[in-house]
Amino acid sequence: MTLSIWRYSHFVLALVSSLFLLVAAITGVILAIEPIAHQAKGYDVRKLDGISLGTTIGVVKENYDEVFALEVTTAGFVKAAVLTSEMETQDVYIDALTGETLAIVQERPAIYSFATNLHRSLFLKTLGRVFVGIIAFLLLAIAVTGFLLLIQRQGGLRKIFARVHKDYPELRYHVVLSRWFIIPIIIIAFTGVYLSAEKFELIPSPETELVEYTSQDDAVRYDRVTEIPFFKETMLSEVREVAFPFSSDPEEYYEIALSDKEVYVNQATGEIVRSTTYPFIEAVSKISWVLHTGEGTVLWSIVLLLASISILYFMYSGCVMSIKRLSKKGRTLKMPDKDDCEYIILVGSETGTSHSYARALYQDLTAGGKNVFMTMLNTYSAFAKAQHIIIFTSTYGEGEAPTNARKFIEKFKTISQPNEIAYAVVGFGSREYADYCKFAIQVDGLLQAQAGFIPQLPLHKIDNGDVAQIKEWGAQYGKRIGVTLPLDTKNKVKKAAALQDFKVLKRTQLNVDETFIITLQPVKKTSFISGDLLAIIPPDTTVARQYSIARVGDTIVLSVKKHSMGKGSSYLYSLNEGAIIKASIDENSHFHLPKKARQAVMIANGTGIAPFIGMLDTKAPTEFYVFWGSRTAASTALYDDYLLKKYATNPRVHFYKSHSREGDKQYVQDALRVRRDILLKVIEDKGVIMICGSLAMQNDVLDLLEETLSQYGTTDIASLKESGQLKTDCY
Ligand SMILES: Cc1cc2nc3c(=O)[nH]c(=O)nc-3n(C[C@H](O)[C@H](O)[C@H](O)COP(=O)(O)O)c2cc1C
Repeated sequence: MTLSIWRYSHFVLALVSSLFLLVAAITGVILAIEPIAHQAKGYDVRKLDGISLGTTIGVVKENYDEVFALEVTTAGFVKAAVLTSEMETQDVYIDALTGETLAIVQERPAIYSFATNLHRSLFLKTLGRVFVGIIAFLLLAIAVTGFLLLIQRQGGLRKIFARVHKDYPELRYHVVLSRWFIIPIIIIAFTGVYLSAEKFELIPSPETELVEYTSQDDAVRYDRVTEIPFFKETMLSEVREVAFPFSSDPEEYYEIALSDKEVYVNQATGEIVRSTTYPFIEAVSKISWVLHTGEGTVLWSIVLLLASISILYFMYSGCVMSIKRLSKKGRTLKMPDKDDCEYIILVGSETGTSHSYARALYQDLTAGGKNVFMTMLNTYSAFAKAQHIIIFTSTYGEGEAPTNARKFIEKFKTISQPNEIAYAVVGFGSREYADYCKFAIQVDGLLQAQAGFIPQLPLHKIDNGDVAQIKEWGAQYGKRIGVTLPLDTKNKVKKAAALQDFKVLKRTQLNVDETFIITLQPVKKTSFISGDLLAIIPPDTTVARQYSIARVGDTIVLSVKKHSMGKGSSYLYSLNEGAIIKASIDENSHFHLPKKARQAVMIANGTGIAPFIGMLDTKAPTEFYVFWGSRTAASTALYDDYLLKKYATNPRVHFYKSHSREGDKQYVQDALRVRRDILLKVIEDKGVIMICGSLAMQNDVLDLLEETLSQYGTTDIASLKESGQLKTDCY
């Protein structure tokens, strides 16, 4: 909430002030160049703290018939207003030690005068100055809110210079540049506000302190200014301006502006006759001026120049970011607060079927005027106003919960709802599995047994995402609550894949773990990729068994564990080279290696390595980190030709093997625990994490991932799943 307030303010402020800010930033860039170009002239030939005012006055008087004034500029140049031999008044830069003329002071280039006027007042005089003051204030507000957003994004003030998460370039460089220039921009804006306030006399200026001194009659009179102690002791570095006396009349004084005061000095005795100390506010004004203009300090001028350029970049990148954010907003659900909703939809989905129907339900209920909140089963909590809970969940593995629902049962037992709840559970599953909709059945049972939970409809099961079945439920439930629920989704109805012939090219013997590798080739040309499933119906059975495919060249490589009672594995093991079998390829797009992934962590145990054998066989420059757990070293020897030997010299493929029954007795999650840095790096670099193997292993790995992300990460499992950075295919 706080984050969105800051982001919203940052955006609105930037939008309102954008045009003026653009003018101020461009002119700021030009004006920042001026002190750099000026300093580059190099008339600061002497160190001013080693030359006395007396010396300079002496030499300049020797060189010119008449001198009216001296000025020590912020650039360290000494400027004199003199009368030349042609009786012309002229401003010249001089060598403070010799009085020699270094150059005639040129008129300020027109571009800088133009830029100054535009920068200060937009050529609108007082009104323009007011505008500019307001813009400076807005810039200050933008910079401060931006700073807060930066701290939030980087995870705290101390982590401001920590690694920036990879994102699209505009966002990434918005963050990178703001780390360097946010403070200079705050300084520019603050001093801009200050200078404007000062211009409009909004800053109280205290009276200056004037002290008059009476001169001593017996004071020593000197012939030469160089001999007068005051002039001998005052170094040029303390001097800002000197106005020379018009004549030798003792009533005519040197009027000298020093860094902290103004003094009138008797030209013959060196006595100070009058002194005016500047108030503190004067020093603040001076510092503000230097900080805002960079006058006299090349280094700061360069910082100001870069900061002004960065403001232009922030305006561009901020525009791109806002457009992206707004277009994304249109695509995502804008949900009310969970505690304001009467209807709660809880989802458990592995491959998105239940989720897409849940979204349709959300939209239908919302269109029917209900206040609805939708979340994952894992994020179950107490809902202040909830009266209806609808659960859409699939079943995975062997009758188990999908990843985003695996914590539900545990949480449900500890959380109580404030109101009585009317509930309905819809189970998504497949009759092909022995444990048809088992998880939904378990959830329904749990709710039934819970006091305060009243079933609104009995458990409804959906076989293979059947549209007619879900619509039927929609009609029944809609009737109960008086809302039409068409539950239309854009889900394509999956056609049952056609059976085709596959030839057995090779089948190995069983290894120590009773697993074998079988290589098949489609008889007719067919398209498939690693991660898809090969479905076979063993003789004398009606239910298909699916095996994860590794595509190696044009062949299908399956890694199978032979179960003594397993009809599918026994059938495959009975096949000899040359045999032809009927099977179909089921596309399993949720477990494909993303084409764009430049880094992938592949986590497997046992035969779960199968799809990865094929995914590694790519020409793409992906960096692979393969964590593979097996019981013993001997368990993996069977795969050496496909893995260790094949990629032995490939620097892109890194293997981390763990054995649970020998050596260190490590499980795959133990090996991952010590290489958490790899997980974090791959997530940060927008790579993918893929898990294939037993559900028990998957759960342990997800626990580790969750723990790792909560300690060091900037995201969570749900977001990784949503963005496709975490893919699981376990059984
Ligand atoms: C590896 C795997 C295991 C599955 N296990 C079961 C199961 O035990 N029981 C079941 O009814 N359905 C099982 N299914 C089928 C899914 O539950 C079904 O396809 C469901 O529509 C998926 O919904 P989702 O995309 O929302 O996760 C399994 C599917 C796969 C790919």
